[in-house]
Amino acid sequence: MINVINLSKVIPGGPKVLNQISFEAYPGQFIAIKGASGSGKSMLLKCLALQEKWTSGTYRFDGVDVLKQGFTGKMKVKREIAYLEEKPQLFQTKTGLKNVIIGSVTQTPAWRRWTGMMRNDDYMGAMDTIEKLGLLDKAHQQAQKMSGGERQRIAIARALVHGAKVIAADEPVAGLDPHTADRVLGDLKRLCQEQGVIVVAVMHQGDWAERYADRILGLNNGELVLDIRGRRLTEREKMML
Ligand SMILES: Nc1ncnc2c1ncn2[C@@H]1O[C@H](COP(=O)(O)OP(=O)(O)OP(=O)(O)O)[C@@H](O)[C@H]1O
Repeated sequence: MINVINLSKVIPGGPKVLNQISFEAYPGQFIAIKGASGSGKSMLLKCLALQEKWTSGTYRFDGVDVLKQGFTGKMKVKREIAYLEEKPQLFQTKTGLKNVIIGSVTQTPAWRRWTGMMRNDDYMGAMDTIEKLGLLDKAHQQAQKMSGGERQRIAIARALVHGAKVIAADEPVAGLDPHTADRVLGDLKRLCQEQGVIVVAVMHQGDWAERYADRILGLNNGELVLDIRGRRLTEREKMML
């Protein structure tokens, strides 16, 4: 479970971009974050994934007081909360399988990234996850030859194989055609339902949030102004974002 209490973020020498944000998230929830450009959506995700420092607030993850942890404790949390960028950073010349096994910069020690060494159980675990995401035919294809949707799903597989319990995804379907976007969001939804993963995704465009999320958090000017569960946004609520 995630518990965010009074998260504020001030850019040093700059503006306050998040102001006293509080919410909790339970295993299996798919949470969408909506808000106008500049409202703080990406910053909120980065703070959740410890990619940005919190200025103030309390962050509990499975009962652990995250901000009070030392370097090793924070690295453990970083492995469990995977941050997915809009355009996932993959090793272009490596295959889907190698990308999944090697992991991302925050999830894997540097020597494993550079040597690309695989153990047999790494291989089996990675192939299982790749199969679950319907990507078996891409396992041996170089990342640079994959479509945007395939790259997103390889990044999701990579996060899961490295122990992610939370996926913080920044506009995971931006730039994808509707069919591919459905595939990516359908995969994320299934991970919530079947494996109890928490997904927190910025989904500003279109009605994706309403179709896939159990809950919509609305940001306006760095403040949490909406927390809607199990229904669509009203026209008035849409106007607030
Ligand atoms: N490093 C930084 N230095 C100064 N201001 C920043 C920095 N990072 C973010 N901001 C500001 O913080 C605010 C929130 O940025 P953020 O990227 O979270 O917005 P967003 O809601 O994700 O926007 P968009 O939908 O356009 O991606 C913006 O006003 C942005 O200019």
